[in-house]
Amino acid sequence: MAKKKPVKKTSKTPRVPKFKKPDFTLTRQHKIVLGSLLMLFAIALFIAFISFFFTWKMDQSELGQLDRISETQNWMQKFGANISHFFIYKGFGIASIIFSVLLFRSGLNLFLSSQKKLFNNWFWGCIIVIWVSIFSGFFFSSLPLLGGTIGYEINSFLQDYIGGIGIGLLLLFGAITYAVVRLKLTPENVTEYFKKKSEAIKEDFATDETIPEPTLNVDETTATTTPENATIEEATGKKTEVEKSDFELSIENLQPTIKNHSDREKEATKPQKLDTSFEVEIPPEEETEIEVEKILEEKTVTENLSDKLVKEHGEFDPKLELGNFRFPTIELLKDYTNGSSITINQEELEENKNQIVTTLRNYKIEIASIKATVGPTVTLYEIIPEAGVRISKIKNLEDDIALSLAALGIRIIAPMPGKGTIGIEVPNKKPAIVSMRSAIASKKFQEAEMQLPIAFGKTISNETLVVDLAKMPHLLMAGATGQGKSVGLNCILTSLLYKKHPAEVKFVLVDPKKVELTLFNKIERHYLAKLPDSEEAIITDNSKVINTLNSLCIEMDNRYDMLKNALCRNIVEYNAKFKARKLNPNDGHKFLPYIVLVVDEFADLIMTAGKEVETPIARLAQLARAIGIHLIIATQRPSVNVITGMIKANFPARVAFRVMSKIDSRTILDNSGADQLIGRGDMLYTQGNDLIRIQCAFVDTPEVEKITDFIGAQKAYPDAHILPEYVGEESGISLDIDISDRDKLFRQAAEVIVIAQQGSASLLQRKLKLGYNRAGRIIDQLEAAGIVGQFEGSKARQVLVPDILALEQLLENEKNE
Ligand SMILES: Nc1ncnc2c1ncn2[C@@H]1O[C@H](COP(=O)(O)OP(=O)(O)OP(=O)(O)O)[C@@H](O)[C@H]1O
Repeated sequence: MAKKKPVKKTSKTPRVPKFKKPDFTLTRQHKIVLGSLLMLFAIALFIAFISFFFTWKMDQSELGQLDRISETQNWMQKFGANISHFFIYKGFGIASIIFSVLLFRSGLNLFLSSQKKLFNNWFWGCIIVIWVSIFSGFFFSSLPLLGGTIGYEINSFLQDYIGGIGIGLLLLFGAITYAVVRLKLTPENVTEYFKKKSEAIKEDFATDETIPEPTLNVDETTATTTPENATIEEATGKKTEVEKSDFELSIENLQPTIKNHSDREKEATKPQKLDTSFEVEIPPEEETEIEVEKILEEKTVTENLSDKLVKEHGEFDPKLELGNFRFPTIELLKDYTNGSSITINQEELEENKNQIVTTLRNYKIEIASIKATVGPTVTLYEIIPEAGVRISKIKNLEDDIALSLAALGIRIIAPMPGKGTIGIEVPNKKPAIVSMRSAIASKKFQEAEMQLPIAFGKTISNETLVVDLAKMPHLLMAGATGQGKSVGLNCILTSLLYKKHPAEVKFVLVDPKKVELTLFNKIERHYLAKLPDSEEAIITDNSKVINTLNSLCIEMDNRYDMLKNALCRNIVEYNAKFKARKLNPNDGHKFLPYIVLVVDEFADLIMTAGKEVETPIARLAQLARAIGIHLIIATQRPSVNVITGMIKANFPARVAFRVMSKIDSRTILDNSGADQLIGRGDMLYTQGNDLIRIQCAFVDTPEVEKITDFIGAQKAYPDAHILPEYVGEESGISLDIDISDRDKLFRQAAEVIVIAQQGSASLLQRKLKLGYNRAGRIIDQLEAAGIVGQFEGSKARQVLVPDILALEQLLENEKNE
């Protein structure tokens, strides 16, 4: 019994599939049968189509008649005549043959069980059918059979709407699309292909010459496979064992089917190089396409990433955020000259000349020639004395000439640098105001290719003096009260507002007088920079200046780090690199605006804060030039305890308005002269060498107000430019914070700091998402708890607890105490 059971089972099992639901997946046999059917049907169609072109006229009367009596001439008889009529006559004309090809291809696919998807072939095949049909209908309209009814109809439809030229262009467009999308042809890879071809031919010639007996045995090559040998052979030209990669072998195996026997002889005489030229020529067509694509890909990979980014997105534009920002218009400025700028008073000129000549003659100084240049406030008389007159003699007559001309502010420049004359500056009786409008409108300013151009005013020869603050690189301004300092500062700021976009320059304004610069509050979110926790951008409180200056020092250090990482020497190089997208913002790089620090009443500041201010100012003055921080310091009292040696050494560019004494003039200019100015914007400017007398451009408060209103009304950044945080030293002192007063996040913050081993408020801000003030408070509490060390300027505080375990112990001990 036990033996019989398995026998029964085995006899039953073969039957089970018969009763199960049919399996629709095609077996290999099914595929062969179906594939052959399709191929044969395609051949039948092909034959029918071809014969249709010869027999269609004769068969026309027989169409649709399926009885056996009627006779048809088509090689495929009634079937052929009818189906051809349907496809060719009523359909697409000669293009219908393509259907038979597609059908054959599909059959072959099935027959060979190929995994290839033929959707693309059918899709593009249909497109070609339509294109050929229209093409034939258009160009062979006398042979309607070529285009078929569809070709004819589409053509006549298009003729009505776009005409013959339109159809021609449409067909051309179709052909281009096919070539580009389907055949992946681009002008580049076509030229590449021809280049390759010509190179291969050249190399053939070369190798033909070097190899006397090229005997390449195809059979031998198939035996081994190490690609290196093949390249050695190429390089040396010697005949060695030629070993090839799989890919090359597969190509070679294909050769006989394509080239066949006739080419054998030729083949044998050609060196192995020739095979590579076949890589492009030999089908299958899709493989050729892929190869072309690969070449393109390689190119893009080798391309510089920054170049690619610039190509895709263009250069980085720092102004983009305020892309619609409009610079203030010139109309906002007033024209004080009322049309007539400088009036030359001939009488006055003559009178002054005579006075100078007679005064000098009284001292037995004869003049060979005299020439006058009329400036806005002073006229320059240039004299050439007779030979043998000592220059110092004339220089000593300054007061005498002033007396005889009965005029204030006579200055003698002996000799005039680079001119070979002696200059005597005599104030005009009616000084002309140099309006800011004329300075801004001047060609010199408008076309100035400078980083921070400033139109100061007009020189004695009526030229607008435009200087670059970035080149100065810092400016010291002095002048007694009421002589034009504040106007001078406004003139500088206005110049920058007219030339620089808010993204390019930021001002840090210190105004202890509280009234001079308040107007600039309106442009806080455009142009001003401030400390993170401060309410007002313009600093009026002297104690806050120290924080700001230290913060600028931190900014300076940060910027130097950024420059170092970017391998740049200065801000211009850095920004250019950043714009060219060569610096990654994820590495902390950003576009750096210039920062201009303006301090009005510096003396006041030194009096109240002393060394605390002097040290960061000197540091900034010494180091900040390369990283785009520039200082402008103005003072009423140019005494030596205000303008110390350290400050003077770092401020080569100086402006002196009228001062009260020669000593003051020497303090500010290292030269006398400022005491002889006439005030009201009359100034001397030096950038380390010559003194230039300038009439400062005049810009009145209402004008500044109009400009700031104009800018202030425009879209701004969300906030003023934020400077790095600086926690003053005083915040670290006398910290005896009660444990119960601690922040809720104290413990969490302590853990963050201990894990990171970095005691900085900004770390807490980032990790715990805190505001600046709260993070600063927690840092103070951590210091009081002995977790972090004391404040160390720009550096992060030292963490005094080595790990979490020690922290827990410390906090536990605290509780127990
Ligand atoms: N460039 C100028 N052209 C014509 N007039 C000027 C010029 N600069 C200043 N003034 C005149 O001098 C006056 C005082 O100028 P300003 O307020 O700039 O002096 P200051 O040196 O800043 O004085 P203080 O130090 O007391 O503030 C102005 O109101 C103006 O009338």
